[in-house]
Amino acid sequence: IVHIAALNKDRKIDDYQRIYNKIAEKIREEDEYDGYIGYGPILVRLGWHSSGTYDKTNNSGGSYGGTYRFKLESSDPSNNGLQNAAKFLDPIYKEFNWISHGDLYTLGAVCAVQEAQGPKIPWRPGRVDLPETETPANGRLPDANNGADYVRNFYARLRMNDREAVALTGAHCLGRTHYKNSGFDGPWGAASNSFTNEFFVNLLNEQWKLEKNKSGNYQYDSPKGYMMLKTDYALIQDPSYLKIVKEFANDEASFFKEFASSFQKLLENGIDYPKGAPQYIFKTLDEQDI
Ligand code: HEM
Ligand SMILES: CCN(CC)c1nc(N)c2ccccc2n1
Repeated sequence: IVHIAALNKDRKIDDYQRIYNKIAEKIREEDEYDGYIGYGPILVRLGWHSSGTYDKTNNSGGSYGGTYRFKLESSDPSNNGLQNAAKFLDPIYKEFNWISHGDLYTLGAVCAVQEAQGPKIPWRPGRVDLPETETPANGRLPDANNGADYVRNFYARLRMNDREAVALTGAHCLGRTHYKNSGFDGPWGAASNSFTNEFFVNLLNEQWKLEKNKSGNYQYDSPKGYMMLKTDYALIQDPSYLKIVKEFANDEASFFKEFASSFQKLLENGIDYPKGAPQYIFKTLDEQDI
């Protein structure tokens, strides 16, 4: 399968910056969502899940076709709760319906990371909506009840190495788990909507206790009310992952640098960009004094 980015001569950076600003202003405005966490984290998750169906063995899935918009994919149990992110983006798609769904979902995730004070994520337009027949089957997204070998194997399908895998998991600095969505719960107390390296600091500094929660899922809980999935905790059980966790816990800039390149790679997996395809780095609202 080959997906070539469509170059649209009529659209320039300010067209996309306008959409970025619309999303960013809506995140700022609707701040009460999910106990005042806001829509940032779930927009990041939508961009990640619409990209995480990619399979390098046949270059299928991924963000290009915007197939999350079809029932088969949006009703994947792994996507429970993401309807809220899709509903958030609906009015923006109606106003700017020249953009493809794949570009919108990934632009929303880039906007959410940057507006949470995270690193700048370079972004390239050109994804093209594919028909419903191209929707990948359920089951391509990861299952949290697993250890390091599973995590390494899963990320290999997305062409990600250990460093990229650890960096990407650092996005769990944002938001929380929701029992009704995934059968996991927490962290409790101050859930975060700022993009930092605290996920790695917590992994190393908290006391973790493996607990079976009421749904029969296992998760690691800490006395301070933090939690880790088994796939999170795997990052300190495996010696290669642990080394990288320590680097990112001690050097936030290094985490930011790796996250930016890994997240762009994740959002662009499966797409061939022609020579001269434009790449944009959007300004945050703060940088525009908005
Ligand atoms: C082995 C890989 C991964 C597993 C098993 C996993 C699993 C999960 C689970 C179970 C939740 C809770 C969903 C809910 O209950 O609402 C979650 C939330 C989240 N995930 Fe992951 N995840 C993985 C990788 C990633 C990656 C690569 C990113 C982004 C780069 C990411 C970003 C997020 C965000 C931002 C949330 C919070 C969403 C919210 O607050 O609504 N995750 N993840
Ligand atoms: C770093 C602690 N937090 C956010 C305050 C956290 N920790 C997690 N382990 C986590 C796992 C999946 C989704 C969100 C998550 N958030």
